[in-house]
Amino acid sequence: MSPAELNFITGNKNKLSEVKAILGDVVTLKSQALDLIEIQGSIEEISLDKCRRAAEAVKAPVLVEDTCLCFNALKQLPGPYVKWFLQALGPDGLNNLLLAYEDKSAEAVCTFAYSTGPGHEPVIFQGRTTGKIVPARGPADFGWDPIFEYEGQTYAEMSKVDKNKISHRYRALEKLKAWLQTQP
Ligand SMILES: O=c1nc[nH]c2c1ncn2[C@H]1C[C@H](O)[C@@H](COP(=O)(O)OP(=O)(O)OP(=O)(O)O)O1
Ligand SMILES: [Mg+2]
Repeated sequence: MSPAELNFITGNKNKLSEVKAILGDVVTLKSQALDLIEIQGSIEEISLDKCRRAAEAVKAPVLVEDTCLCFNALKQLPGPYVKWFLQALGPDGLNNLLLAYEDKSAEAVCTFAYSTGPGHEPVIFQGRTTGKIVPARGPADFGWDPIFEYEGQTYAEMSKVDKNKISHRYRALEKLKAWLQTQP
């Protein structure tokens, strides 16, 4: 039987509402907002470390997630550091980073990590969606949604329902759901 309840540790309300919408009735999602230290490293290392820290802090099973936005022309930067780039430059500034390059292709990468508690090595589930970086279109409700275009529409122009059918987060949660079903 899969855990009936997951405790998703995040400080991001938009992530939380997408995860709730995508998981639906499959699991009961609890959440706690903790400001966890995020190390530098590979995408996987960052999520694993974040999960270990969350499990230590909460002393119980935890789910965490780290999101990256990777520009191919910039050798996958800003990647895990997109939060700081976005805070400093805004979506328009992020788009401007690619002005000097012809290649506007990008990948949104979502990496969940789940641990059954302190001292238990986390498992990771990753989803990727390929798109391109464009001048902002659509409501600026969530992060870099207005500049990430997938099949002709930016994430911000899509309804939440449509974004949640193709997003990096949806693809990662499909893997998490499949794994939960295999758990005793
Ligand atoms: O689907 C998305 N569409 C647009 N923007 C997004 C999305 N998902 C994350 N984002 C933004 C939030 C943050 O600026 C950065 C990721 O940083 P990241 O550390 O994973 O998120 P966070 O610090 O806000 O929340 P948390 O407490 O879970 O670490 O990209
Ligand atoms: Mg964070």
